[in-house]
Amino acid sequence: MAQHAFIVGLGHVGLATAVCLAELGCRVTAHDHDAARMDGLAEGRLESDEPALVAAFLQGVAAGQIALSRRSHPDGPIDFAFACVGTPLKPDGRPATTGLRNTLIDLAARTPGDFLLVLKSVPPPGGALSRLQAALARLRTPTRNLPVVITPEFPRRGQALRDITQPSRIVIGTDDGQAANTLAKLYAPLRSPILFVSPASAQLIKYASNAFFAAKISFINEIASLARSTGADVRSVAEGMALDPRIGADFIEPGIGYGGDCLPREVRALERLIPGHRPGMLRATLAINARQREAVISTLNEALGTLRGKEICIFGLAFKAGTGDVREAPGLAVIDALRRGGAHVRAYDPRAGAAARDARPADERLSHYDDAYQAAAGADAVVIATDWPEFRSLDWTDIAEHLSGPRVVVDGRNLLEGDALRALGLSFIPLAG
Ligand SMILES: NC(=O)C1=CN([C@@H]2O[C@H](COP(=O)(O)OP(=O)(O)OC[C@H]3O[C@@H](n4cnc5c(N)ncnc54)[C@H](O)[C@@H]3O)[C@@H](O)[C@H]2O)C=CC1
Ligand SMILES: O=C(O)[C@H]1O[C@H](OP(=O)(O)OP(=O)(O)OC[C@H]2O[C@@H](n3ccc(=O)[nH]c3=O)[C@H](O)[C@@H]2O)[C@H](O)[C@@H](O)[C@@H]1O
Repeated sequence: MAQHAFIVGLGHVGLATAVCLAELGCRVTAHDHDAARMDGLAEGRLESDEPALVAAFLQGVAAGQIALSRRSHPDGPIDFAFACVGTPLKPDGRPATTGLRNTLIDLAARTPGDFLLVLKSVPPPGGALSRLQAALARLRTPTRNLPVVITPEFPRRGQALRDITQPSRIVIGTDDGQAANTLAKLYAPLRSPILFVSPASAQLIKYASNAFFAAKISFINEIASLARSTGADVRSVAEGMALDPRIGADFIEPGIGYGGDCLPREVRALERLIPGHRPGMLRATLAINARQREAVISTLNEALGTLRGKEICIFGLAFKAGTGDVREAPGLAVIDALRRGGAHVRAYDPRAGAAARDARPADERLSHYDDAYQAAAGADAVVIATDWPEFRSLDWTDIAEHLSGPRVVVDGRNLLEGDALRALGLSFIPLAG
């Protein structure tokens, strides 16, 4: 008989986990506490950055492999409970894990029999896992072990389906050998390398991987400022470095710095992990990332003489191309700094406009636009803050004609052809050029 998996939390990770488990032959029951999200899934009309992921999930529902549950716990015994709920940041910058713990305790209390608790939501290394284990201890009996396994995932936003169904590695973090073997057997058909580690190591693998990506980006941004001072072209430098397979071409694209829900929060979570510890590398990573945003502001200040009273157009509010997600997006940080400096901002993004309007509502210092040309018309400067390829194919002749003053373009993403823009009379400044 098929094994039964219950999934809590149907964001990108939960949806992709459901599809993956269905492909592995499990009977899946999936729950999210957001009623609107459940309605969207039930009616087959959930908006997402990754339509193929939603389509694959709905196909699983149609095929009877995935069932939606409005209840936060299964009706009967299960083999696995997968926790894929969010762990949003608290005001102190640490991920909140109380919701995750309460959800799992409630589920374990209401579900009969023994089953494996699999954590895709990875609490930061430290006390959170011990608190969960202590709470679970009260529900354990000689016949009810309730083992906990941490299996971090490494999907990129917009590519969760591929990254979860064809993972680069499967990390199984538990001290319970039997639980580890059960999960390894479940995942074996994926044919990915499986690593058996302690729970603490599994947690640190997740946080350290993201921190490493962030450090790589800050490193190339540091090199970009050296390149500027020495007359080198950082893009050529990055290309020359990337050809060494030990360095590789990923995460060495210089620019305005990293954003998103994951890299910033996980660097910060590690930086604050051990009181009294001085994590120099992580602090430098954070400082350089903040400096990249500041560089946009100082570049504009220098080019325009002042920000006060200037009209600045921001192209790009998503934290990266291909998503409508504006969490920790560089464009929003630039908007905040420009408004503090007395400028008026005209913001445009091909997909993240609605999320940006929620995150930064329009006021006397900020206007949102649904059209790139309207956003740019009359502005003193344009800033490219997201690497949307469509910014390249805009009619820059038209934009140049409608800009005013010194007609500055600051390219925070190395996206545009500098020579072509200069030929249009624009003052083109690549942030990392
Ligand atoms: N987005 C990514 O690429 C990755 C995320 N993760 C981790 O996996 C977890 C989930 O990530 P995403 O899917 O991106 O998050 P998300 O924020 O997109 O989705 C989380 C979902 O869980 C639901 N939820 C929250 N609390 C719940 C509860 N108590 N009961 C039922 N549903 C609940 C929310 O309504 C939401 O739909 C997070 O802890 C995240 O840090 C790990 C690796 C990659
Ligand atoms: O933990 C997570 O949720 C995920 O976080 C990141 O995925 P994601 O947040 O989707 O974004 P990335 O593609 O890693 O990009 C992060 C940021 O770095 C920026 N970036 C990326 C690469 C680069 O060379 N330069 C650069 O500035 C991007 O524009 C973006 O703002 C990791 O890449 C995933 O492996 C991980 O699972």
